[in-house]
Amino acid sequence: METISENRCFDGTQGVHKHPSDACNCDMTFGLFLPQEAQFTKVPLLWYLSGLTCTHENAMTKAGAQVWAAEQGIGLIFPDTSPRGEDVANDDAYDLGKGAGFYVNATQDPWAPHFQMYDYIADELPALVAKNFSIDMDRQGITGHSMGGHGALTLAMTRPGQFQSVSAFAPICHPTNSDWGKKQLGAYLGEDTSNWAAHDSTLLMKDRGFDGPILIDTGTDDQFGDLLGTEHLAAAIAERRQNAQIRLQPGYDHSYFFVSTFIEDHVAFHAQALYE
Ligand SMILES: N[C@@H](CCC(=O)N[C@@H](CS)C(=O)NCC(=O)O)C(=O)O
Repeated sequence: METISENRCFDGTQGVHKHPSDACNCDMTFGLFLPQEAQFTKVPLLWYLSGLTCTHENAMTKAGAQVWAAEQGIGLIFPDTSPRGEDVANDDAYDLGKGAGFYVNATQDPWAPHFQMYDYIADELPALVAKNFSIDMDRQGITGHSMGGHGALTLAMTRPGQFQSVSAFAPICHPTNSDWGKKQLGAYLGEDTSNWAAHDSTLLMKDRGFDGPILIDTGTDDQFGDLLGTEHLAAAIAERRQNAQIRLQPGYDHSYFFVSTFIEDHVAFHAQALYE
């Protein structure tokens, strides 16, 4: 692992690190914020999975999460959203290929050799972080934005016990029923839709739910609102009687102005679960 940069930030450290990834078969870059408490004890960790077109950098520089993580004494990790590099397959569209890994393990060509983002986030990066940093891996929460909200919810439900809490900003909630989903799951996983269900939080909610609290914020003026399918996940949550809050925030859109407005609530929500 190579440290690209370290900057002092709210008495902690915002780092950017690069490492060769076995899962993605390329170098991967991630941001890691460690509060000052990490100098003398292991701290809980909140994962932030980003949305379409993002690298590790967007949320790290635009969400404004570090001030609240410092206040709560928790670490923040900002992974990339796809494999990177010259020999990694791509598509001209912004919503497929680089910057659009959808947090799945691709089985189809040309994606399968590198697009193994589920394994990367669920297994490889946690092991790397546990080995190299002062993190308490028994206390992890996960959040994300849009495609990253989809990633956070699906990882939380398919990895019971790994995350104590899950939240999301404007998550893609029902990708098997949306143009933000059908195209990508078809390309990465193939046309057999039975392989898609493990990557759809509405279907996972109906099937198994999450053993912990859920917080979701979505703006009423989200320009991608029809693609998100919030109403499908809300119905599945109500049907299951899942411990969850879905807040429709009046006037907010899909941007980082929306994310940065509610990030304090999300960090506090996870901190409460992680310090229980
Ligand atoms: N068509 C838009 C969609 C991409 C988009 O809105 N991405 C969101 C996540 S779904 C994002 O976080 N963009 C990066 C940013 O705002 O910094 C574009 O290409 O800009």
